[in-house]
Order: sequence, then C-alpha cells, then structure tokens
Amino acid sequence: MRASLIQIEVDPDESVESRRVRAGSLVREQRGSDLVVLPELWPVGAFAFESFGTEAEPLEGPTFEAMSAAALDAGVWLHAGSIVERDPDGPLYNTSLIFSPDGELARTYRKIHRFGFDKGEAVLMSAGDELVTLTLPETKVGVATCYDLRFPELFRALVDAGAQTLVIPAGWPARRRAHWSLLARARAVENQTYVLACGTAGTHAGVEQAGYSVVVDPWGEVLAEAGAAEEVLTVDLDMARVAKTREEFPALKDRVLGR
Ligand SMILES: NC(=O)CCC(=O)C(=O)O
Repeated sequence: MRASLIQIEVDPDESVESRRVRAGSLVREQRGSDLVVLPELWPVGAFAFESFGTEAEPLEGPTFEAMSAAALDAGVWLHAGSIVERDPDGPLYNTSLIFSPDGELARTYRKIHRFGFDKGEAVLMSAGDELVTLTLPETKVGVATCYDLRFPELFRALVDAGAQTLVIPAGWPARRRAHWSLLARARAVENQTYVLACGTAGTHAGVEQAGYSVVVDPWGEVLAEAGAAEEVLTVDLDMARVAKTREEFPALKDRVLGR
C-alpha cells in the first residue's frame, strides 16, 4: 500500500481559500498512492483560536467540497485532515473527513481529547466521543487527532477494534517536537501497527509548527520522516508486516489488564 502524507504549510499570509485550492492540487498530484493524508485543521491553523468561529464550516462546507473532488480526481482514499465543524445545533468540533476514491464521505472523526487545558480548543470546541476505524482494501485504519497521541488507551481501543494502521493528523508545535517523534514511535511499538503521523509546517498565530511528519512501521522503525518545511512523504507499506510482527513477538497476547 502506498501512502502519501502532505505536510502543508499553514501561513497567515495565505488565505484559507487559496490553501484549500493548493491542498486540492497537492492531493491530485498523489495519483498512484492508495491513501493520502493531510494534517489537522490545515484550512485555519490548529492554534488560530481567534479564527475558529469565523472559519467554522458545516460538515459539507467548502473544505468538504474541495476534498471530495480532489479524492475523486486523484482516485485515492483521502484522510483530508480536520476542519472546524459547526454542528447545526451550534457547537464547534475538530472534525476529520475521510473520503473514498469515488469522492464519497466514508467516515468522520470528532477529536476526543481537546488541547489547551483551560483555553483554546479545550474551551472553544466540544469533544467527540466515538472511536473511528475504517477498512481499506489493504488495511484497517484507526484514526486519532494530534493531542489524542498522548492518550495510549485510545490507541489500544482502536487496536482492539482491529486497527492495523493508525492515522494521526496533527498541528503539533515545534517546541514539543521531541514528544511528537517519541510518541509516534511509542504508539507504533506498543500497538504493533503502522503509524502515519502528518503535521503542518510554517508558523501561524505565533506558534511555529514542528513539521517532522513521520511514518513508523510495526517494529518502531522510522520508514520516512519529513523536515520542518512543506513536504510530501510517500512510502510503500508492506501490510503483511503487521501480522508478522504480532506473530513473531506476540506481546499483545500477553495483556493482563483491560482485556
Ligand atoms: N493541536 C493539538 O492537539 C496540539 C497538541 C500539543 O501541542 C501537544 O500535545 O503538545
């Protein structure tokens, strides 16, 4: 399975609409990949809290339209990262959109763990409460978003639901880049899954983004890692590696708690 991670730059000098068009073109350039991934909140920026209200979209809003068309044109499964979703009842959610190669919405995921403690996303947005997995032709995917990466119990639940590949769009800051790289590998090792972790580049709302998107195999080896700037990572994944790793080193079978 070929996967492409688009580590797009989020820069306040570029309009949201221009970035949407550019993201669509970048997705179309990945024709030939099976799965394409964009980061968290790339239209507005994960730390652009002051714009969340004005840039919020209905689920089937402009980002949905642009990404559905891009998935169809490229003929790829597209995890289109997340948007600020305005629910018809009023609350905002950090909602990921996943499209099939025919441009249909296959899944949504509302971020469960909101970042910011007593400010930012944690107070402006509502939390999701549903685990989301999706069966692709070659692998079962479990999804999570950014700060979720710090909560291993979520990933274990995804593995219990059958996930073999964990897809994690993010808008992770540069100052905690070491945590990002460490946790992405930890989630792969402890769950014996592929991890596709796609962040943003650039600086928005005064927060420099880490970049360093990464693809980790089920043994914890880094197969590809981006730098800090905008970049597309493309990697061929051998899906048999998940079962092989779990068979040769059956640690998941030795669980005592939480089964
Ligand atoms: N957008 C986020 O969830 C940021 C998470 C983060 O900065 C951290 O966990 O550290």
